[in-house]
Amino acid sequence: MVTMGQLTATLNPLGWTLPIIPEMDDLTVGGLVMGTGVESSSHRFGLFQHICLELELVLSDGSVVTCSREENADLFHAVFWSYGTLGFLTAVQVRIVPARPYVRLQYRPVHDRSQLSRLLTEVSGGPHQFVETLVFDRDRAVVMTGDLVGHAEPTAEPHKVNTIGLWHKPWFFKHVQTFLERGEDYEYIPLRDYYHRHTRAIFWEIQDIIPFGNNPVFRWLCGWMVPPKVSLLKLTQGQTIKELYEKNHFIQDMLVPLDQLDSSLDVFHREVEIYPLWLCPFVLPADPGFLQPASGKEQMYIDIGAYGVPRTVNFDAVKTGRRIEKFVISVGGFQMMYADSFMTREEYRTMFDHSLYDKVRRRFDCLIAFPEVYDKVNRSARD
Ligand SMILES: NC(=O)C1=CN([C@@H]2O[C@H](COP(=O)(O)OP(=O)(O)OC[C@H]3O[C@@H](n4cnc5c(N)ncnc54)[C@H](OP(=O)(O)O)[C@@H]3O)[C@@H](O)[C@H]2O)C=CC1
Ligand SMILES: CC(C)=CCC[C@@H](C)[C@H]1CC[C@H]2C3=C(CC[C@]12C)[C@@]1(C)CC[C@H](O)C[C@@H]1CC3
Repeated sequence: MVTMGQLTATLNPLGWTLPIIPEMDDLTVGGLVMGTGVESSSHRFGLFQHICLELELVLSDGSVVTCSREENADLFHAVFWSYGTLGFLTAVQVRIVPARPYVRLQYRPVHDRSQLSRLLTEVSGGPHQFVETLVFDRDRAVVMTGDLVGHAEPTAEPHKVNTIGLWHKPWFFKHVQTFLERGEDYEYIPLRDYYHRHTRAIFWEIQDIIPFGNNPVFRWLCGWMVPPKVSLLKLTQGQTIKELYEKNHFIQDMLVPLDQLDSSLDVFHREVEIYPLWLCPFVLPADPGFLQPASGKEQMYIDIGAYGVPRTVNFDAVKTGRRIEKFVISVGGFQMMYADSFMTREEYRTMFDHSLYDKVRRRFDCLIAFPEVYDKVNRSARD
């Protein structure tokens, strides 16, 4: 399947792009349809599923079907988050929108929590094309808003152009952190560099893999060799590293209603105290399927991504994970399923609305052909 890196490399020079480009080069269209994808334009366009127009699948009996909002609509809506348990995805028709060569990215440091939720709520409903926040500790964060621009502005202010994707540039999250001290400012970033800004540092996971990787000498001499491919890291980690990561590392994305941001940040701070945190608002329409907005109608949500080593002394992967999952269910939120999930089947069914999924599985003879999604994604089932 096609990757995000291939899509931006092909489409952007032609003046086109996808409305949502999940940021790591190697993410595939298939994985993002069957799982989910969220990015800094999601406050306007929703999740990756919301930019899909038509899907082609091979079903359990070998037949090939296409589905969309108009044709086989039940199947179309049930496919997202189904992780390949309804059929094999063979083609996707996805929306494209005009691109421009640069993003004007505004960095706005905030130094207190209430200011953070106020500003994020304001910009999530505002006119900017991109919205993303990195939280650096309990109270300090940098809210970023971006807009597509042509060549004129960067040409007029060449000192404001920052090609952040070059091998010798500082890791993006480290660069963002400097604005806490420097104060509010803006830069022009080439579009592809912006889209894939978290690739080189795998968000900030690279600092646990190559702790000296942001040293300027290392970057200039060896920066072109990193990052290692996530798929390679996954494939080559031995049992010991795997267990170390399982016990001492936390990788989760929780999607909660935006009005629950403050309480959610408190929970993450109390339970894992991992920083930076990734905050990415997205609009969730009330479409049929697994994800039903807590309010029953279109609602603004936010993805809270925590990747790293917990600093809390009583961290216990399973117990802590379960407490956070329960909190997320209690506020009408969702957990992304690429990471470990410890929910019981009942909790999983409370978090995700299975009514359409169950109906479609019966209709298309999936019960014997494919596992149920819980049995594929839950931690106890994976072991
Ligand atoms: N910004 C974001 O939103 C980010 C999202 N992610 C997550 O990472 C995952 C995407 O990673 P990626 O490596 O591309 O995907 P994966 O290969 O991890 O696939 C994810 C799931 O989709 C299934 N799948 C993939 N392609 C097909 C297909 N053609 N037909 C049927 N099922 C398919 C896989 O099934 P099987 O297990 O059988 O192979 C698997 O269950 C997503 O789940 C996403 O949520 C990760 C980073 C960033
Ligand atoms: C932005 C969203 C929604 C998600 C980003 C998630 C990523 C940060 C993780 C997805 C898979 C993770 C893996 C690792 C780091 C964090 C992710 C890229 C490892 C590379 C960490 C080191 C281990 O040895 C292998 C891991 C594979 C998966």
